[in-house]
Parts: sequence; C-alpha cells; structure tokens
Amino acid sequence: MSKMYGGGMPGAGFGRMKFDDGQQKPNISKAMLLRIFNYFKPYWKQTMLVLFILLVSSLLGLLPPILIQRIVDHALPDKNMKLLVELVLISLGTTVVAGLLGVWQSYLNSFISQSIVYDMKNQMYTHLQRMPLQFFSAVKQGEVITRMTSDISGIQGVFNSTVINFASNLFVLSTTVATLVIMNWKLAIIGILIVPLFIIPTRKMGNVRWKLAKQTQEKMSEQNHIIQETLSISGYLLMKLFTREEKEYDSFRIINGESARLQIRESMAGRWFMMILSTFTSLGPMLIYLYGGYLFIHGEITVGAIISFVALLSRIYGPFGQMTNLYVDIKRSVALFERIFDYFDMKPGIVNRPDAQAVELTKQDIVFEDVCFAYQKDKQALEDISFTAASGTMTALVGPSGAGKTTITNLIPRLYEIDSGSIRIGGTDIRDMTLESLRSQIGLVTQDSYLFNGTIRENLLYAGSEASEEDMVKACKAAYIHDFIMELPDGYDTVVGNRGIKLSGGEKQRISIARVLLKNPSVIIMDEATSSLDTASEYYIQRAMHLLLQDKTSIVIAHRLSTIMAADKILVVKDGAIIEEGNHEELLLKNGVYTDLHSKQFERKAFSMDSQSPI
Ligand SMILES: Nc1ncnc2c1ncn2[C@@H]1O[C@H](COP(=O)(O)OP(=O)(O)OP(=O)(O)O)[C@@H](O)[C@H]1O
Repeated sequence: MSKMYGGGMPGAGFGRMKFDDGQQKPNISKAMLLRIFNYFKPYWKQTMLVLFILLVSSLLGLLPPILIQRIVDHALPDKNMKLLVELVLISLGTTVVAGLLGVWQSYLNSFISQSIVYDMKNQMYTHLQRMPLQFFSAVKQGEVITRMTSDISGIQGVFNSTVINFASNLFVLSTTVATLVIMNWKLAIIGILIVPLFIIPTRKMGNVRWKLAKQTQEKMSEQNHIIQETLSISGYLLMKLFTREEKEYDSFRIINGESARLQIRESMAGRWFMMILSTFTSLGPMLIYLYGGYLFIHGEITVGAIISFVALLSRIYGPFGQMTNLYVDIKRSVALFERIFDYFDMKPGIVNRPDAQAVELTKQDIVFEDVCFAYQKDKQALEDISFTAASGTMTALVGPSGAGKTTITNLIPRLYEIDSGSIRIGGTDIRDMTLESLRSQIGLVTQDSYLFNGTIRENLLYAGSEASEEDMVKACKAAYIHDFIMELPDGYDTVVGNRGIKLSGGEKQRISIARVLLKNPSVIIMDEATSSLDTASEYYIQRAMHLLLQDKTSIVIAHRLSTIMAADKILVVKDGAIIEEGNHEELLLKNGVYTDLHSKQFERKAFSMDSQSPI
C-alpha cells in the first residue's frame, strides 16, 4: 500500500509526501527513538513508578527459589516445622505482594499507553484537518482510517509489550544472573552458556516475521480499500450500475485469501520459532542436573542449591526468550511509529502566515490579478487570470467542462494556494487574512451539496450552532425548503442518510442554500446544479438563489440562462484563461466563444425555460 502522492505541487512542499515502498526494515535511528521517547516524556513520573515496581517485583521473584533452598537444605533435614511454616509463609507473602504490585503496574501501563494514544490521535486529527485538499484526493480511502485507528491504537501495544517487557526482562535477567553467579559461578556459566543458541534463530526469525507482517498489513489495507470503495454509497452505486459485483467480489476474495494465508504463515513462523527456543530452554536444566549432580557427589553443593538453581534458571530463559522476541516487537513498533510519523511529516497544506490578521471585510470586491495555478507541475490549470467582481454584484463564470471554473472559485477561500499573482477581497490579499476570518466570510454552495448523515437540523446548524430555531426556519423559508421539510415525517429531525442520499439533488441544494443563509456571509460562491431539475425545483432554487445573492458579492458558476442574464458580469473561461468578459448583450455582440456557447448550450434550454419556467 502507501503508494501515494508521486507528483508534487510547486512550492507547497509535497515532495516529502511519499512512502518508501522499497524499504523493508524500519530505520531504528537515534533520532527516531528520540522522537518516540518524546511521546513518553509527559508521563515520565508514571513511567519511573512502573520501572520501580518492576525492579521490586523482580527482586521479590528471587525469593521463592532461594527459600526453596532453605527448605530443602535446612527445614526438611532438621525436621524443623516452625522454620518450614515460616519459609512457606514468607514465600506465599512475596507472591501475594508481587501480585498486588502487578495489578498496580497494569493500571499504570494502561494509563500511560492510553494517554499516549489519546495524545497521538488528537495530534493526528488536527494534523489531518490541516492537510490540503489534494491529500484527500490522492490518498486511498481506507488509509486515513487505518492510520487513525489501527496504527495509532497499535501504539498502546508498543508500550505494554515492548517497553514494559524490555524493562521487566532486563531487571529479572540482571538480578537473577547476579544471584546465580553469587550462588555458584561454575553452574552459572553452564546455565548461561546456552544463551547464544537463542540469538541465531531469533535474528533470522525476526526478519522473516517482519517481512510477513509488512505484507499482511499491505493486504489488510488493500482489503479495507476495496470495502471502502465498493461499500460506500457512491461506490456501491457505481458497482451496481456497472454490474461489477462479481469482479469486485473476486478481487476482494483474492486479497482476503492472500491476507489469511500470510497471517497463517506469520503465526506459524512464530510457532516454529517458539518450538526451537523451548528445545534450547530445556537443555539448560538438564545440564545443571548433570554438572550440579557431579558437584553434589563431590560434596561441593547441596541438593537445595541444585533445585534452587534450576528454579532460578527458568527465570532467565523465559526473559531471554522474550528479549529475543522483543527484537521483532521493537522492529514492529518502530515500523508502526514510522507509519504514523510519515503522516506527521507531511507538510500541512495551507496555513496562516505568521503576520496574518483577522480582517472584518467592509467592502467585498474580489480582485484576481495575474493568478496562475497548477494542480500538477507541468499542467497549468489557470493562467494569468485577472478580473474584478465588484462589491454587491453577481459575476457569472461560464465555459466548457474542465475549463477551470471550479478551480477559480476554490482559490477564493484558499482551498488551494495560488502559484503566482494575487487575490484580494476588499483590498486585502487573502493570504494576509487568517484562514478563519477569510472562510467565515465566504459561503460556498457546491453542486454536489455535501450533507452528512445526521438530521436536517444538524446539517443546517453546522455553520453556527448558536442560531435560534426561528433563524433556522426563516432561512429555510427563504430557501424554499421549509414546506418540504415540514412534510417529512420527522420534520427538521429527519435523518438525511449518507451524503444526504434520501433527498433529491434540488432539495439538497436548497438545504445547503439555507445553511449558507444561516451563516450569512458577505461573499457567496455558488456552483449551480447542472443536473436537470424539474421545473418546480428549478423555480424554487432560482428564487432561493435570488434571496441568497441579494446585496452580496457573488461568483456563480452558471449553467442556466436565467442566472447568466441576471449576472452583472460574465466571464467566459476556456482552457484555464478568461477569454471574454462583459454582460450578456455585450458578449452576444462580440460574436465570439460566448455566442457560440450560448447557441449550443442555452438556446434549447432557453426555449424550454420560456415555455415552462414560471420565472
Ligand atoms: N484535484 C485536482 N487535481 C488535479 N487536476 C484537477 C483537479 N481538479 C480539477 N483538475 C483539472 O483542472 C482542470 C480544471 O478543472 P475544473 O474543475 O476547474 O473545471 P470546470 O470548468 O469547473 O469544469 P466543470 O464545468 O466540468 O465542473 C481540469 O483539466 C481538471 O481535470
């Protein structure tokens, strides 16, 4: 997966927005570890406490094996019942205390890991909010969700399985090895000699598991992508209409099968590994019995010492096994962080300039001056666009499909950043205004009015939840949608479905007009619906538009002759340039592109409108 964003936008720093597909292993560098460490920093007190508990627990864990030696060598041969009971009780006591410490430590573990996940999710969410539009059109659908949910949530496992395991094993190992050496250094050497046998298979295994894990993740992500693409409203419709069900099912089934096979391989790789490790683990005690027995026969050590030694030995093999597994875990964890950091490293698209001001516009004339813009490096979308949309007037953009009309309108609220030239509103360069102040004064009604899956009321109040019921009804009446809403079974509380699927295009657009009316911005940008609306719907939209645009500076991508005729100025856009400018009559007189467009596009409509439209 992760093959994203090859091309870059000039000057916007998109060059870094890529993942290195060839990279098989994570890069465990000092800088990377430091960066990870920074996330733990706010919780250093809790982390220190956890480490302290782990140290105490590892020391407590030494007691039972040592006590066994005392039981076997003293309490039993001396038939000392009192000593026996004492030793057993102490042993029991240490186990209980260690258990209680374990509970406390679990709580702290959860607290620390969940806090880190909380911080990261918040950071990621706000970071993604600041990503440019291009990012969302380039990134695969499921990917953002995967990063936000499974990748970041995986971080909590990192703390529990990697950090805690590492510290705990380190403490257990060092205290146990020290005790073994103090008890009998010869036996200790034999017990420890076996350790290198773990290292070789572990290193090999680490690489195999890493590769499998990465492949599995890629397959999972592809699977998510198919689900997102085909089981979302628009994807579902596309699939049905083009009868692609079987083909989509086939690709899903194949990827699903591959990921299942990979996961089986991954878990089996782990199993074989564990089997080899456990064989080596059982070798240790055997050697101790053999050599320890020899030392006992020669009177060098006691039986209790041998039993205690074997018990202690199990404390080093377990942690050693885990420590070697830890290598795999660390690699996985770092890879997880790497995937997340890849996202964090992407430059946010459009941000406030350091000296940006919150500007309250008093005049709203919009001036484009020699504006150039490209989505991709070598393909200019707009070239030297210059025009003025006078305050309080309506400017219509007309032109063939793909001419650049939407692009022009998207530049005004800075959804994209221009490459050269300037755009000023009321004399202020839009880049000198804070994004919030700029966008709060602009209302955008798009063709495909986006409604989220909530009630009509929630959708309407999205712009400003402080609007009163009265304001809302007033706006809906002005948008000619109130009566329709009141006829719905739940009125304003009717749920609109995903992307407003339960409403017609005209209804959605009227709701979005009402939404903008409620926001009451001084600049309005509107993309008229192209879809053929029935006469009544069109009539209401025209009326609603009329009210919406009254006394406002508006730029309308016009598809209807009535709108064009009402416009104070018409800009004819073709191939990313403005080629004609004037009002309807002036342009017709020019006998140029507009006349041509008009005769092809509008004459038939004009005929149908004259005969049917109530306007
Ligand atoms: N996100 C994008 N990334 C890359 N290219 C884009 C993007 N959006 C639009 N374009 C390209 O920019 C050019 C202008 O597109 P734009 O959407 O502005 O045209 P339009 O005049 O609004 O067309 P229509 O009337 O069909 O909506 C087209 O060639 C289009 O393919």
